[in-house]
Amino acid sequence: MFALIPRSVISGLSKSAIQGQKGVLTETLKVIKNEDGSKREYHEVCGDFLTPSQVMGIDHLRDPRLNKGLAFTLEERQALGIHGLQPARFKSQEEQLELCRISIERYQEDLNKYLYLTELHDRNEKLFFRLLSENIERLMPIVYTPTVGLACQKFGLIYRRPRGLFITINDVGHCFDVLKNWPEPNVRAIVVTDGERILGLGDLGACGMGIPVGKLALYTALAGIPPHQCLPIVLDTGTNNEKLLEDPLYVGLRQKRVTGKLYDDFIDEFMEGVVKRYGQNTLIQFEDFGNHNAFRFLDRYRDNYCTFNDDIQGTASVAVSGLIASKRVTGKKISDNRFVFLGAGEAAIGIADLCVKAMESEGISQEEARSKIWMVDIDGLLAKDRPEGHLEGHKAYYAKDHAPVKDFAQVVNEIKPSILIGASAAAGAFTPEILKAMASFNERPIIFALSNPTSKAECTAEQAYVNTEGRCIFSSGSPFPPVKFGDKVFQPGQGNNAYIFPGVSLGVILGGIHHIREELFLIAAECVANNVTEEDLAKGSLYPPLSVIKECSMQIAIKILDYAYQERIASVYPEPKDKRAYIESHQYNYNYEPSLPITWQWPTAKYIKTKPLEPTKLGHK
Ligand SMILES: NC(=O)C1=CN([C@@H]2O[C@H](COP(=O)(O)OP(=O)(O)OC[C@H]3O[C@@H](n4cnc5c(N)ncnc54)[C@H](OP(=O)(O)O)[C@@H]3O)[C@@H](O)[C@H]2O)C=CC1
Ligand SMILES: CC(=O)C(=O)O
Ligand SMILES: [Mg+2]
Repeated sequence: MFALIPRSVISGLSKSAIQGQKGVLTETLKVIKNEDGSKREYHEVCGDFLTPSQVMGIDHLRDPRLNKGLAFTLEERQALGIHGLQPARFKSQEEQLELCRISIERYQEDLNKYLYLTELHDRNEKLFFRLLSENIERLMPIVYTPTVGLACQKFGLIYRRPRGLFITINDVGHCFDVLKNWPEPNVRAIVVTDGERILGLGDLGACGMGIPVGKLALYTALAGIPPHQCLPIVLDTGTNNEKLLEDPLYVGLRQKRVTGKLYDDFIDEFMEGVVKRYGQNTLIQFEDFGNHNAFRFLDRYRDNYCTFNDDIQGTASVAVSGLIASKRVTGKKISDNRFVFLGAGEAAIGIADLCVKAMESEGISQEEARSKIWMVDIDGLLAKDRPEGHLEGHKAYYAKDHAPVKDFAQVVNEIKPSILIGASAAAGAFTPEILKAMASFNERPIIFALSNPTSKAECTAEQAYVNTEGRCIFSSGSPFPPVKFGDKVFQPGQGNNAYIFPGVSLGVILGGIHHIREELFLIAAECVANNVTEEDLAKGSLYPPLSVIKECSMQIAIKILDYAYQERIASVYPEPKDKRAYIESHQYNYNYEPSLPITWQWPTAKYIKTKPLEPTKLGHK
């Protein structure tokens, strides 16, 4: 048997860690060149030896990818040199999961539950992902919105161990070098933020790292994308948050945000660096950038990179999915509705644009579709002649020939919409009066309070049901508990892009799709809507329960692959015959597997217990 072991692995091992192996390490270093010009060094090994990925001794326990806690068998403990480093007890993964559940429940505060899960993630990756994946309804609100928002706000306080890559504006000219420091060679997906608009909490600078980390945890838990293929990144260009700049616990660059050409060149350099390091098919998800940058970068990069903006496109998809499902309750087509939006930013404009596409597919013109959508931003109704000046970009599409109106309630009362959508982070803006007005215009008003986290929602689920006599169809960005109204218990759905981005990314990665077309988000919306049962609708939800979100991701990925091969935008050939099986074969397995190398000769029990292990002839120090 002959193998190459990366030098980085060998140099981390002590002699005692490799004792007992029959293999011989030679001093010979083989140098292999990567595509990007960097080099990898390998030790040549001959004889029966551990596979290259094996790490021995205490390092095996300390590596979260390899650690199985007390699930290592006696043979594994012996062979890996960890015998005696743990108590005698053996515990299956199931028993460990039970302990995790008990441990989490002992914490009263959600932030402490978040910290427990972070520590588990750092300690035992498979256990973390199995726990999260099998308890998604219970744990998604902890690793994701709303608790992740609090974790970002307290980031400086709770920061313990590094996760993800921080590239700062001081690294201009060296983005690629910083990317090279990331230890994983096979990254397929990056979630990147510059921290300027973290949920509805505003500019949190480098503390925004919690968001890429949380989103990528869902890549694995909800779509099975292997964790080593996922890379969370913060581009730290400063912060304009005065409180953070003065906070001694702040861990980012202590300076105002860089803007203009320097900032743009930095983002360009980052994008180029990613392609140079990981290839042109690396998916780059933009997350929680400020509004003024989000649209620009989407337009600039969408045809040149494999990229999408989750806040614009993912959110649009989940909202349209809810509207597709709502047809089964109201009996109306999407184009039969009149919309009022509170907010005209990334989420709201994204939703409006995709609604227009959906209405066009129902047979009306783009102009007519846009005429049905009324939007309100911080200055009031998007009206052509409002005193604040000419409306630009996508806002202009929805500007109406109408006198300026500042008051949101006045807009609602005049337009009498059937659908009210909030994506403004203006907490409580859907007042009881506005909700009552919605109930007076419509038998079944649709009310989406999409702002995150919970503290920023335009109204609570309870307020929505109480003020519409239980007739509204409600969804929110962050979860609300069930609401009892009269003799009915409502379980509102969560209109959150988490239904969309894991599945879209799975399909894009496995199809080798170069550019992410808008159609993919309509496909995803339909997939999610198709999973809504009559029972879900009867409970008041336009979304399938979170417990089926993994199946939604799978179906989205399959449909995206179907589309990609049909449209010839896939680059992975041959086309898989059985797409589900193809996807499954690439998904992460969070169950423990045997930790011994295939070539390992199982010693007899007697040998393990009595015979001391012979030192191996090692050719390195
Ligand atoms: N449920 C989900 O999946 C998602 C939810 N969101 C949530 O949506 C919210 C907005 O995000 P995003 O669109 O990216 O942010 P943006 O900053 O891009 O947009 C916010 C919009 O709200 C407007 N606005 C702010 N305050 C008010 C107010 N008091 N009255 C009227 N309009 C107001 C802003 O006006 P102006 O344009 O004049 O500044 C802007 O148009 C956040 O809370 C975010 O967490 C976002 C993505 C996904
Ligand atoms: C969910 C999400 O992406 C946001 O609130 O920004
Ligand atoms: Mg976001």
